[in-house]
Amino acid sequence: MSLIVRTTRLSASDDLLDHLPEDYPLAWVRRGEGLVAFGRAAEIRTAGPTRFSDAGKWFAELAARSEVTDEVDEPGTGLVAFGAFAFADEPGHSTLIVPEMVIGRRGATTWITTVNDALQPMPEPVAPTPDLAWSDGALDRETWLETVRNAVSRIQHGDLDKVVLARDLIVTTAEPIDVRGPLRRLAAEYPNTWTFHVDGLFGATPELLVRRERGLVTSRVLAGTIRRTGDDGQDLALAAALARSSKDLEEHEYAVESVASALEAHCSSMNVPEAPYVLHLPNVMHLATDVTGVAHDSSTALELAASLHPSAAVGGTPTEAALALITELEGMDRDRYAGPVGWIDASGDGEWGIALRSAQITGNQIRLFAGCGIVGSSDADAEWIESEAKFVPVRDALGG
Ligand SMILES: C=C(O[C@H]1C=CC=C(C(=O)O)[C@@H]1O)C(=O)O
Repeated sequence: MSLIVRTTRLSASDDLLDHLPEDYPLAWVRRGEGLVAFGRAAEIRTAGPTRFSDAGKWFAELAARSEVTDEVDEPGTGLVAFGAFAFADEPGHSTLIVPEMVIGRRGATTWITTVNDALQPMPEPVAPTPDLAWSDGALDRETWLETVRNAVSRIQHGDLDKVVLARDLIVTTAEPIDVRGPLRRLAAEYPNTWTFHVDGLFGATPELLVRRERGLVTSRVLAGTIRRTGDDGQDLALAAALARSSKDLEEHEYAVESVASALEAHCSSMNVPEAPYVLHLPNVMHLATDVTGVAHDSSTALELAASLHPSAAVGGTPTEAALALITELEGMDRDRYAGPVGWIDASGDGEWGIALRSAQITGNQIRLFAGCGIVGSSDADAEWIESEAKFVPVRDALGG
């Protein structure tokens, strides 16, 4: 298959999300910039340990065969694919999709990319959210608390240093949901995050696994969390407590170390700040570190994402022991939760977030996910409260 791809400037300043039709919408937006897209001109589904490399090879071969006219020449113009990758090697399916049309914005520049001269459909009005029925996911509260206590004792016993344990919630809807409503609410309420939708996986992630932009590589590492109260004075005191909390600083250090050591193989001139800052979101605050570097090889954004995944923000330390414990204890399939989600262009630039504060829509069912980093000094009840706070963005966006 070969594609005819054209990117031209567009004079538009409206909300990117307003362009999305109900069928096959794709999105990666933050503060009014980013990419929205729809349709499937080409797609590959991959699985297993080679899911990233198989998808990357397919995209590179497609790019080599395609005829591209690009009058904008920015990261995200020309041939672009959106992707969502399974957390684990097994089970789970990953996807990389070349849309029929992409509308993008970066600063004051807006563009449109068409594939095989696709025409833009008129976006229909967003359907109201149907009635929702909520239920427990794989583990109920008591079982999950027991699981966290079990993990803490394994860490104290010296089996590993850190593990991230997640839980899910199930929503059943009377009819399939129009994801554009939740996407608009997430983008409006969580401007510090990347609002995304790829193949039923949607959310607003505050964590950027990797961005590659003309050789500059950036990663926003998050780990260590405190719930916000809504009272500014109290939240400020909590932010100060978070910045001093040895439990959270330990959790954070493992995550930064995992990202910095994976990027070191591909980058020079790396900057890894010595101390984290506190990232404020409407529902929680996180310890955050922005790691940057200059790529000294030709690794694409997707290859960098593959080498960083799973960081200790979603797996643990050491990685293999943490993944084995997740499989043993969590009792559920993470599917694409906590996997890389984002986009790539034909020059290798792209942005991949970690699919957190997210949910997967499958027909009339929606599965929400939230996880917490566990170290030797973690308290199970506090982790439960933290996981509840992490459900808030998607729960509110669904109107639950
Ligand atoms: C695993 C999640 O969050 C990660 C990212 C930020 C803070 C985290 C924490 O404090 O546990 C987690 O490592 C999630 O939101 O599901």
